[in-house]
Amino acid sequence: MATPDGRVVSRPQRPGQGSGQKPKGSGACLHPLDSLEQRETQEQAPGQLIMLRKAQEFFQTCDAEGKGFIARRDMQKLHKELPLSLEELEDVFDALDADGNGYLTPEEFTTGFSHFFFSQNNPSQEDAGEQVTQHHEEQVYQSRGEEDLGNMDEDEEAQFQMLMDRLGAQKVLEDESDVKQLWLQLKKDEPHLLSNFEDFLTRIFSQLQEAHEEKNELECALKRKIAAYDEEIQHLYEEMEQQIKNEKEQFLLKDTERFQARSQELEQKLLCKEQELEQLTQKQKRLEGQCTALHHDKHETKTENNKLKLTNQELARELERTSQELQEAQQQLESLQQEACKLHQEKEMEVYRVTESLQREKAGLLKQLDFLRERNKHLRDERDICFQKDKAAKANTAASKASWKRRSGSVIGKYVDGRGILRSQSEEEEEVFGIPRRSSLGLSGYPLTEEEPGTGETGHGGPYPRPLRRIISIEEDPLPQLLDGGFEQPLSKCPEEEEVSDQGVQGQIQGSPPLKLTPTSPRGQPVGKEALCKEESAPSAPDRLFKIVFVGNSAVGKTSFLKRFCEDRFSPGMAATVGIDYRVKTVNVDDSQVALQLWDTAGQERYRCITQQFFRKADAVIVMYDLTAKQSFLSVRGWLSSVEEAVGDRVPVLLLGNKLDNEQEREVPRGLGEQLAKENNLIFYECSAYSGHNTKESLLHLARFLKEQEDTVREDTIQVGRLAKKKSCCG
Ligand SMILES: Nc1nc2c(ncn2[C@@H]2O[C@H](COP(=O)(O)OP(=O)(O)OP(=O)(O)O)[C@@H](O)[C@H]2O)c(=O)[nH]1
Ligand SMILES: [Ca+2]
Ligand SMILES: [Mg+2]
Repeated sequence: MATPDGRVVSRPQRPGQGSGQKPKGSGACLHPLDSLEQRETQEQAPGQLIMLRKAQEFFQTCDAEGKGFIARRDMQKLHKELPLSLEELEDVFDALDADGNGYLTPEEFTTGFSHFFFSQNNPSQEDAGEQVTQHHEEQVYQSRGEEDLGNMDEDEEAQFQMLMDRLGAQKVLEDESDVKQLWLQLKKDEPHLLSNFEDFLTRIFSQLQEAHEEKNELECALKRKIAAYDEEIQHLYEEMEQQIKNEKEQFLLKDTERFQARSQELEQKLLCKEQELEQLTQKQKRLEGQCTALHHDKHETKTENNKLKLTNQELARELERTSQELQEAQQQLESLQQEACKLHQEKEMEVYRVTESLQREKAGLLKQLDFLRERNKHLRDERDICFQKDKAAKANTAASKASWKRRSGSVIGKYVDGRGILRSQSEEEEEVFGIPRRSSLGLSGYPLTEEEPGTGETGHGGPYPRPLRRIISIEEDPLPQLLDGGFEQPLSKCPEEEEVSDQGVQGQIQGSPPLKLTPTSPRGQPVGKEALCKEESAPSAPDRLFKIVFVGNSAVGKTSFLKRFCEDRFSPGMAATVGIDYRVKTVNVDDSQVALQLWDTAGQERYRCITQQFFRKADAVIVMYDLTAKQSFLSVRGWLSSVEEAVGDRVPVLLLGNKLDNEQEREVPRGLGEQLAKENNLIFYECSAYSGHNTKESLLHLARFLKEQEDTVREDTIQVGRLAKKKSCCG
C-alpha cells in the first residue's frame, strides 16, 4: 500500500487479520511488531519511536510474506531496492542476526538498527528514530531518480569526496552515486543527521572493510587452504596413483600367478583328459575286438543254434518215440506188476498156507514127537519103575546093602523124585532124614500131592508116582511137552463162552463156569502112534501164537492166576513154582484163534537166572504184584528193568495187582498201580485169582493188543514188500 509520502510499505497485519488468527490479548498471539508498538508506547522517546516505527516499516518491507521474521533471501530481495550489493546485504544480515540462527526476528532487526543509530554521538532517540526514518526516506528518495545529482555544487562534491576518501569508500564501494545522492539528500534535508550518516557510513565501511579484510583473509586462508588442499590432494592423488600402480602390479602378478596356476591346472587336466582319451580309445579298441569276437561267436552260436535246433527236433522225435515206447513199457510193466502182485499175493497166501500147514504139521509132529517122547519116557519110567521094583526087591533082599542108586531115565531124573517132583537139596535131606515136605506144584502147574480132595481129575491114579517132567528151554523147543497126570494135555481150546464145570477146586467158585476137561486117553497106554486116541482130534491150529512170560515176586499168585485162567480153578495153598512152568491157552479174539503160550516163572530169587533167559523170546510180559503185600509192589520196578534189559520197550507189558478179594488186607492203593502203569506205558488191571475177577479180561486185552500189533507189522511188511517188488520190477 502507498504511504502519503509515496513510500511503498506493506501494512502490518493485526493479529486476527489475514490468516484468520485471533488477537493474542484475549488469549490471541501478538504479532511481533505489536510487541514493538507496545514497547513504543511504553518506554521509548519520540525520536526512538519514530526510529522504531521506521524500523517496523522496514521490517515489514523485508518481511513481504508476513512470516514474522526475515530470512536471508528476504534480505537478498532488498538488493533491487537498496544500493547495496548482495555481499553487503549478507554482512548487514549477519550483523543483525544476533543469535546467528539464520533468521532476523523483529527484536533483532530493530535492536540492530537502534543500536546503530543510537550508538552514534548519542543522538537522542528521536533523532535516531528520525534519522532512521530519514535514512529510510532517503532510501526512498533514491527512488526519485538521478536528476538531483546534477544540482550538487563543487563544495559538496569536494566534501563528499573527502568523506569518501576519509571513509576509504573506494575500497569498499563500487558505485558511490547512491551514497552521494543520500548524502546530498541528507545535507539538504537534515544536515544534523549527516554526521550520523557519516558515522553510519564509517561504521558500515569499517565493517565492510573489516569484512572485506576478513574476506580477503578468508580468501587468502581459503586460497592457502585450497592450495594446501590442492597439494594434499595432489599428494593423495600421487599416493593413490602409486597405490593403484602397486595394486595393479600386484594384481597383475597375482593374475599372472593365477593364470600360470590355471594354465598348469588346465595342462594337467588336459593330460588327464588325454590319458582318459587314450584309455577310452584302448577300451574302445578292446570293445571293438570283443564286439567282432562276439559277432564271430554270434555267427558260430547261430550255426550251433541251427544244429542244436536240428538235433533238438531229432531228439524231440526220438523223445516222442521213446515216450511212446515208455508208455508201452509202462503199460507192460503195470500189467507185469499186477501179475507180479497177484503172483506175490498168491505166493504169500501160498507161503502163509504152507507155513500154516507146516506149523500145523510141525505142531502135529511136535505133538507126535512129544507124544512119542512121552511114551518113550513112560516106557523108560515104567522100565525104571520095574527096574526100581526089581531093585527094591533086591534091596529088600540085601537090605544091608541098601544103597541109593542114581535114577536113570530122563536127563532130569537125578533132580526129580519118583513123583516127578523136582528134588531140591532140602528134599533129598528130607528123604534121608524124613523131614515133612511142603506140597509143591508140578511143572505143568498141577498139584503133585496125593489126589487132591474134590478134584475131579485124578492127578495120577494108582500107586504109580506122577510122571517125570522135563524143562525145555524156550530156545530149545518152542513147545515143550505138557504133562498132566501121566497124560499129555492137548492144546485145550478154551473159548470164553465154553461152559465148563470145575470139579477140582475146593468149593465151587461162584460165577465161574466149570471147566470141561477134554477126554484123555486111558492111562498107561503104550507109547506109539496109536497113542493119540481118536477123540483127541488136534484142534484147529490157532491163527496167532504169542509167547507170554509171567513174572513177579514169589507168592503173589502167578500160578494161581494161570490156573484160574486156564482151568478156571483156584487151589489154595499152592506150592511155590520151581524153575519155570508152561501152559498154552487158545482164546478167541475178534473171531480169530489166538494161542497164548504162558510161561509161569518161579518168583523165588534163586530161579531168577532161569527166568531171565525166557524174556528174550517173549512176545509180551506180565508183571504181577500182590496188592496185600507192599514189598511185591516195590519189586515191580526191578522186574520192569530186567524186562527192559532183555527186550527193551519192544514188547507190551501187562501189570496185574492180584488178590483183589483181600480188600481188607490191601497195602497198595489202586492209584499207585495206575500211576506206575502210566509212567511206564503198561496195561494195568487189579485182579483176583481166587474170585477170577479180571483174569480173562486182562489177558484178552493183552491178546487183542498183540494181535493188532502183529496186524500192523504184517501190513507194514506187505507194504514194504510191495514197494521192494515195485522197485525191483521197475529197477
Ligand atoms: N486170597 C487170595 N489168595 C491167593 C490168590 N492168588 C493166590 N493166592 C494164594 O497165594 C499163595 C501163593 O500162590 P501162588 O500162585 O503159588 O504164588 P506164585 O506167584 O505162583 O508163587 P511162586 O510160584 O513162588 O512164584 C497161595 O497160597 C494161594 O492160595 C488170590 O487171588 N486171592
Ligand atoms: Ca536471529
Ligand atoms: Mg507159582
